[in-house]
Amino acid sequence: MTSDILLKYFPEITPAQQAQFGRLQELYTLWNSQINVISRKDIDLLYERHVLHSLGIAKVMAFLPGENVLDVGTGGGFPGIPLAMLFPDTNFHLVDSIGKKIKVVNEVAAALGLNNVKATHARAEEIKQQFDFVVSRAVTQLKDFYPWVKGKFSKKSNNILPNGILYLKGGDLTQEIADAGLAVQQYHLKNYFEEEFFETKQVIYVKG
Ligand SMILES: C[S@@+](CC[C@H](N)C(=O)[O-])C[C@H]1O[C@@H](n2cnc3c(N)ncnc32)[C@H](O)[C@@H]1O
Repeated sequence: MTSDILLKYFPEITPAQQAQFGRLQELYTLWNSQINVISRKDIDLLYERHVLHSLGIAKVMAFLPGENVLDVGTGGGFPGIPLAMLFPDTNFHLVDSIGKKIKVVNEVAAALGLNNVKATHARAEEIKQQFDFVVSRAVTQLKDFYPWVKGKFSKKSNNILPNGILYLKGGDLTQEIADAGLAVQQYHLKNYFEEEFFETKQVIYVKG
């Protein structure tokens, strides 16, 4: 599979961005062989299951130039790296509590020349900055996640939704949402992407 699937859903991607996205397969194949950040069976499906999935957040929210976005538990850089590539004028701070994963993020960002990415080896709870949005995928249940990031949102909102969390989730979320006791907006990725992988995938929005 090639990065062409991205153009199918994001035709506005420039040739320079397209070339940058095209390099991800080689970079992640190299780094994943040393430090496991993507399930090995998934590496051939990188563009669908990791890159396009990350960009699902962009179908809900177009980040603005100068906005600050925190990616909590980024692992090897998902969803933060693909979003930083799509929104080069937005600042992305990627954090993970495992240092070697942050090494992969730094290596990939440096190889791609992404100067809007900062990566920190830290627990989300330790980050003191303020952000417009927090993004995440596959880290923990919403009821545990929300307290980590509560209080990290800038007071002034400038985008189409107030500052808040955009979390990639899959499966039946009824119980998880009830347990969190939060007002949640759900966006189904099957409404944007036709591949079967997205059938049960959602972006969940929670106001900060
Ligand atoms: C299943 S991985 C998902 C990685 C990435 N978001 C993805 O979807 O490919 C979960 C990651 O969350 C990180 N993590 C868990 N709790 C964390 C915390 N409190 N602060 C920062 N990172 C955390 C773990 O180290 C791990 O890399």
